[in-house]
Amino acid sequence: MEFRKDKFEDFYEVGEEIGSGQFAVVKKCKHLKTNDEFAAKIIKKKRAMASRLGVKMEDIKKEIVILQEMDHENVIRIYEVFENKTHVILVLELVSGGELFDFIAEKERLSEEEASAFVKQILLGIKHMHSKRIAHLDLKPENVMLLNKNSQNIKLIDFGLSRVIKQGEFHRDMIGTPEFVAPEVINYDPLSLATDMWSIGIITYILLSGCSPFSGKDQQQTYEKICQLTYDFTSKYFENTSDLAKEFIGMLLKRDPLSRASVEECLNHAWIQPSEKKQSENRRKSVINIG
Ligand SMILES: Nc1cc2c(nn1)-c1ccccc1CC2
Repeated sequence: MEFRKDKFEDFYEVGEEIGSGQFAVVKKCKHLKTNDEFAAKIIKKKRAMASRLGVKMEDIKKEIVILQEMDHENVIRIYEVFENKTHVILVLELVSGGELFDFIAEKERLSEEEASAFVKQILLGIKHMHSKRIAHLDLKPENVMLLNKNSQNIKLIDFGLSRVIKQGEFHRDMIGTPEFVAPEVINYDPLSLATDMWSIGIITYILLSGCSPFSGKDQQQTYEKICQLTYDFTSKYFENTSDLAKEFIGMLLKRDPLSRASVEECLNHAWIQPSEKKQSENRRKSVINIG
């Protein structure tokens, strides 16, 4: 796999920083010929084998191959890749609405309709990934970006930990962010597409309550809580939450990956699919607006 060796700045004007990862910084950039705007994810290459800084070329290539395989409106698009001595630069679709994480922080909590609409789009993006046997493995509100400030459209980003999970083959990897990892990650048990479904349960819990179900005073306590599955809906924030929403979360926060709901089962769940009543209500409203 070869990347463009031209100087990135000869083709793009680099703008403000809009995000960052562990060894990456993401900046707005503008294509000089077309004036189109993109996001440039600038990843530092690992210099020497022993170095702890930077990303191995094989891992950068894994993220690129996965991004190139994606073709869905809820998954960030990749356009081209530049490489120089020290960095690899991914030219990505620009999303400028900020992280879902910040959106929740500002709003404290979301209505069930808002939360359900976000979760549905995350499920559609994950359905596309899982249909290609790709697991994201680092799903968290920071990796869900809003297309723009006032839109509900979201895009999944950061496939640095994503893996192709071949049928019947399981991966064992200690990866992901403590608060969002499934029990199998902590116990070094096989990871699978179901590992993403656990994280969607965590994200849904946070969208509805602003609280993170298993976060502890330190990583050790968080891991203990995840493995003991000590979570509940007693927080005052769940007083008005529907049983349907709690049932949806409950079918994802299951220890056994095989008993967790699949992405299709989630998309067919009543909390995601508005009930016939609500749909006819929406149709009636839209008729009145036209009328
Ligand atoms: N680790 C990250 C972090 C980010 C992004 N990608 N990877 C990103 C991708 C496209 C548009 C905007 C961003 C900013 C955050």
